[in-house]
Amino acid sequence: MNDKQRAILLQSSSRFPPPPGVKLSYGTAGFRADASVLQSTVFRLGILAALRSLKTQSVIGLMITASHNKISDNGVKIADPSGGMLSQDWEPFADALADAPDSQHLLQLVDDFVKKENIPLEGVQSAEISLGRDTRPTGAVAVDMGILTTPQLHWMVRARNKSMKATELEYFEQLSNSFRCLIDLIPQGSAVNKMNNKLIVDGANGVGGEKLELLKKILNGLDIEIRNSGKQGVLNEGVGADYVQKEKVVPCGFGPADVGIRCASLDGDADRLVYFSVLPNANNRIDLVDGDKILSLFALFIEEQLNTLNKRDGDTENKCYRPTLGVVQTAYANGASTDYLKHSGLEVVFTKTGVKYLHQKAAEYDIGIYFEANGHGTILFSEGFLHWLDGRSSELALTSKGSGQQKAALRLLAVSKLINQAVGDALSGLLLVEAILQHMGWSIHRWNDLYHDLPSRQLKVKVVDRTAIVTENAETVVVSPLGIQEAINAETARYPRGRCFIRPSGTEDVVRVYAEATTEDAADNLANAVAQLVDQFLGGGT
Ligand SMILES: CC(=O)N[C@H]1[C@@H](OP(=O)(O)O)O[C@H](CO)[C@@H](O)[C@@H]1O
Ligand SMILES: [Mg+2]
Repeated sequence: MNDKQRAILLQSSSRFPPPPGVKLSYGTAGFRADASVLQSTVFRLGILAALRSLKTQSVIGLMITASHNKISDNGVKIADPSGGMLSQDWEPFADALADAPDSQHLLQLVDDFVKKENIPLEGVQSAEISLGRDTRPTGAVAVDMGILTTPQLHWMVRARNKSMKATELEYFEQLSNSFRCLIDLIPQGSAVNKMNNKLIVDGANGVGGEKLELLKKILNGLDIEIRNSGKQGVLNEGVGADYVQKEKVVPCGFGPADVGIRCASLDGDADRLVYFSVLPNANNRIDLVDGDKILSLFALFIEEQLNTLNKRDGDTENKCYRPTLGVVQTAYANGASTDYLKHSGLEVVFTKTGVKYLHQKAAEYDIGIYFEANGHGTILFSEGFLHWLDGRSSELALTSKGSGQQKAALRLLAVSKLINQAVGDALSGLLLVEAILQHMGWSIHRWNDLYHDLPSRQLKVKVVDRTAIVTENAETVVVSPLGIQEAINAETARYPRGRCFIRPSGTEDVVRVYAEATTEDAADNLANAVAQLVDQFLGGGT
């Protein structure tokens, strides 16, 4: 850095001193905390985004959101040139930046890092950052890309770095065109019964409902009613995908009149999606169709298209390309979903919680499908496979236009355009679910019957220091503190099909307990017993 750059950095950073005693970390999905303590963190992440842009000579995204957290929280995360999450090897620098006690330390850190990474500060190319925010009142900034869903920003960053147009209109057009393409390819006679055609969407009083209203205007063939679109009601309060998935009750604005209708719920920044249907006479209880089931539906459809595409029909060997297909889950995936996927012959792998881990793993396959149970996920297609598929599809258009094989190729290409390749996206995921249900001629109930979830319970336990818990094996085994895993095992063994694990949350100051068993009572009892163990071993916090 030259003297002028140093002076600017010192002067500007002194305007945003870090609040004393607050230690933040990049966590599962960026920095998150009460909005009142985040000023210096957001300022400093701006520096990181600029350095990352200079280093990669690409556009970098900065998203201001705290996702499903309560309205008084906010957060900041970075989208890399690929549109994916910030490369994990820069996270330690992000942590160090956020925690630097004063401007001098900050300057030193930046200076050292610029040297270590060889970042060209004097280059011809200046840094370019695309900035997005959700609808939180603390998210306002002067110059930005406007109000966006998190996945829209990731999509735009990816598109920009591929030299494509990257406005919101292009995003909407790509989604609606590929959706239309899938609908036009539906085999005759499988259209969903008109009665079931209506979809009601809970927009979490956030940005997703607003954007879905816009998207709806250019979509034909979908009867969508949007509720909780933010005109009244508070963001994520009694609404949204996180609430619906964790509480398993109807969100505000839904009730007995909606019994049996297909419903979906987005989270506050629209990167999560779950479906549900309201149960009759059940005290607001719902049938939840979670991320695991969305994953299963996608996997089933993709497999079906690959099988059709690879039907031999006298083709020579080299026309049949078997892409590698992998499904990625976390320990929070319902055990019944994993059994179902494995029985369907799919390769299922597990990673730690957090989309950055799932995404990275899914990218190792030609087609990688990942979902967290909470509804965050997408399908990734490798460049190599898409290139082959493009060629194969053109060839089939000449040799066997209108054949099942050609249609399967076109469907896969449409899926690769509809589904957000940068990050999980509730809007694009919703359109893919709708297209597949219409293709199969399935109601939400038929879909939900793919398998039956094992009853599960999640609890949060407040402890003095959650970082005292160290886990291994995709977070299913605790290696520290000693003895607690043995105690959890002993408790779990008391329940048929019992499964239980604990891990420190990366987004909240709690330890999470997850338990699964054959009945709700058993899952509840197991979770409660293990929560007590956590309390015994780690001491209750205040
Ligand atoms: C059990 C659970 O739902 N955990 C969520 C939550 O992470 P925690 O590290 O568990 O707090 O927020 C993450 C970011 O949104 C999401 O990726 C993850 O799945
Ligand atoms: Mg979110």
